[in-house]
Amino acid sequence: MDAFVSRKRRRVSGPERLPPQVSKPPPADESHPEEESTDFKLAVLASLHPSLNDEALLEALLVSDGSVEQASESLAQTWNPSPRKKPANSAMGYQSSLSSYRIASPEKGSPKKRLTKRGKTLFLYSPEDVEAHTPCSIIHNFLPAEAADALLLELVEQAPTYKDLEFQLFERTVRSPHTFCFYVNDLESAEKQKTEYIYDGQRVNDVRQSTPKMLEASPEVEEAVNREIQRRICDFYPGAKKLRYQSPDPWKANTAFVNCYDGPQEHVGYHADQLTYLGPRAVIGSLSLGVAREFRVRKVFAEDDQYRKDDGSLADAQGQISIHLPHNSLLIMHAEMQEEWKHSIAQAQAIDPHPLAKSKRLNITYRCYKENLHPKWTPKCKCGMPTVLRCVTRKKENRGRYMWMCHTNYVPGKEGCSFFQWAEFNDDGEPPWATKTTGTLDDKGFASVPDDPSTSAT
Ligand SMILES: O=C(O)CCC(=O)C(=O)O
Ligand SMILES: [Fe+2]
Repeated sequence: MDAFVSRKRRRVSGPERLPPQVSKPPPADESHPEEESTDFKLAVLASLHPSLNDEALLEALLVSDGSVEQASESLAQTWNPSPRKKPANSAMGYQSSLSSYRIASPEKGSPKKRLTKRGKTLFLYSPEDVEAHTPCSIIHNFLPAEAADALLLELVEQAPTYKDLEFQLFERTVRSPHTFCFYVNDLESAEKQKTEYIYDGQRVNDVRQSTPKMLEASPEVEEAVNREIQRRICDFYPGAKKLRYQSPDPWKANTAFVNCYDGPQEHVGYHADQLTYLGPRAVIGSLSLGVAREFRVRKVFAEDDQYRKDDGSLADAQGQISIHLPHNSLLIMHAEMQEEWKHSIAQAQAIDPHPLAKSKRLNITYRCYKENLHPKWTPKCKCGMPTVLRCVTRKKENRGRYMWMCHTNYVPGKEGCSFFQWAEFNDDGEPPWATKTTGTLDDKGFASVPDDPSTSAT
């Protein structure tokens, strides 16, 4: 999970702490080529008004002309002290089966008709609709039923030890809206994660070895992800053998974030996953277990796209798509997902309790970390810290370019520097210091690396 908030520095009194997989868009600083603050504002509002759904928050932000304070005040007047829930029939949702509208990919030449509308949610259920309208595939009933249940039970047992997040906001400490934990395949990798890797400028102490059932499911996830990558290329990029930045090696799961959402209010705001260790155009396999929840996605438009509103501000309120994630479904987020879309788990008005998980949804996001993006190789900022990898999404002239940036700004009590460097990758998604082509993966799923760390970019 990534940028669950972005921030505008002048509004925040202290840096917030975010989950390790969270990446924030760069601060609003002239030395940085991009700024994005709507998600941050929404995250602020979500923390101040946890009982309200994303649509209500967005609407309030829009009518308040982007002012968080004004939006918060008007929400308080409208919804507090006894927050009302939207009646079920007022949900801004529509449709379900869209197969008859199947959209050809841009490569096939026909313009893609946008089916989402500002302020509306388009609900998708079938795998055909999901893959036709989003950069995702979904496989229902993914694991054998007993294996899925056993995996769920293992995680339900661990979930009470997961941590939520606390971050500073307007001189208040705010709780994150769900809990999570970070897993890797073996104890040696866990130790490396704790001592060598940096997330938002800090080390992570709680890195665990994946549970036996997580490891058991891993080869099946890998097989499905690799199969779906190939199928998607065939169906949506006719004539292509491999996508830009795609590794020639098979996708391999060597890390996993497990998220727990206990009850309908727990959620995660709109974000894109941090690419620092995954690299460009990362593919992620996300297994849902327990209570069914809605996975919301929306496309990120460049600032000067046609979607700018009459008042000149960005049309962040473009419609969103909701993908239903039942127990034992595998959602694959494909190449363009993190760069061009944002995703979230929406608050629910109600949930159907699951017989084994009760009110909980457990979600495993299997990921493939690249050894060439280990922090020992990546550029260091002026603070001497390994930098964070981000993609420009808003500024049209640089949209799609990657950059290395300082993230010490986000460590409580520390001021960061203005380090910025464009990030380059070869066609296989490897950085320039990967001097030799990565032919094979080692037994931890990492690609081979150059021998000499002095070749790393500075
Ligand atoms: O819970 C989910 O399905 C999504 C979690 C997520 O976005 C993440 O871990 O980055
Ligand atoms: Fe995510």
